[in-house]
Amino acid sequence: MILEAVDLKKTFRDRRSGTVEAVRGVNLALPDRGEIFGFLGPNGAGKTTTVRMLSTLTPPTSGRITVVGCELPKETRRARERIGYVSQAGGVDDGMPVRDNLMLQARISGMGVTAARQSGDRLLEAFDLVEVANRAGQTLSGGQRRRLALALGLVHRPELLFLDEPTLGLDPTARIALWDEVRALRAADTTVFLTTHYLDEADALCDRVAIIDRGVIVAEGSPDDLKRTVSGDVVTVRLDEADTERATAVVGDLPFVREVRVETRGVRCYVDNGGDAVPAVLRALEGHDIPVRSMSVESSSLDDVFLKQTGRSLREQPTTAVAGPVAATAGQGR
Ligand SMILES: Nc1ncnc2c1ncn2[C@@H]1O[C@H](COP(=O)(O)OP(=O)(O)OP(=O)(O)O)[C@@H](O)[C@H]1O
Repeated sequence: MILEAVDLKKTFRDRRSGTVEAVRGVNLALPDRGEIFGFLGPNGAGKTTTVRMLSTLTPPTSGRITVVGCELPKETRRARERIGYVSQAGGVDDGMPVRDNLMLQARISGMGVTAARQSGDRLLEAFDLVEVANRAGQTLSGGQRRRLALALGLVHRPELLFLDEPTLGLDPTARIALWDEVRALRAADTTVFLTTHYLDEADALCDRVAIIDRGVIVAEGSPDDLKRTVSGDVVTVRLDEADTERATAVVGDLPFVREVRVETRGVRCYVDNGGDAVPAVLRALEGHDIPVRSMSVESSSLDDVFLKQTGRSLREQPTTAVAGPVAATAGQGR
């Protein structure tokens, strides 16, 4: 078992906001090496808090954690030698050259000088940072900085790497490049546990996903399995706002519509076959004199899974996140 968490809870007690139950009984099991596991959820769901507990940085209020064969908190030191953690802010020292950033991190993680240098050189090469190796951290582009943060998490060759929102704020090209880096890690048998609130990221990159909301896991499985739990296609009908309620009743009565969700100026119908459903939905609405502005058909997405479990959409969440506290890797002993 690479990672196991049983009934993990974290309650913050804060003078201003009172008691915050950030994580309320999370169970996780990652049995195999070389898996990309996604922890998906909206802002404030408890993703960072969970990852910080799993990576030894925050003690849980209660619950049991075993990572890479080490029981926490008893075997924290041994665990830190074998796991890596890259925070939302990354752990790049702005004033220090790229190569020295890597060297320092490797040394902090307990590596000897020669091994540290070798590992640093290998990562500079692997992450296309050779040309900027002697430049200070502050001169790097967003993509280079994120690659250096990833390299810092990997310099001590961990078996398990935690990435907190690895592609937050990256442009689409840099995002795809980072996905490729993460896939290469999996190919090299490293287990990657990443948090994200991007649905497409979880879908495209992860072998398995757990969806967390308000401190509890509401669904877990491969993206395909999860999507199969909501019926095949989603037909979205755009309407005048005044017609939405009547339209919900009309399409809700159609025998092939499994579920209807109301949206502002429209409805979403969950059906087996979108192609067959579109003309029938249109006929039914027109039969009740409800004008249809537009219609579209999509396969169900992870957002539909979230919607089904929570009644809310992940897409409607604000996407600007505040960078978390700076902690480059677990090896820093924070
Ligand atoms: N040190 C703290 N003291 C008090 N409350 C906290 C603390 N850290 C986190 N919280 C609260 O715990 C909850 C979960 O926060 P957490 O950062 O784990 O969520 P998240 O899913 O990672 O969100 P985001 O995507 O915005 O980073 C939030 O309500 C947050 O305000």
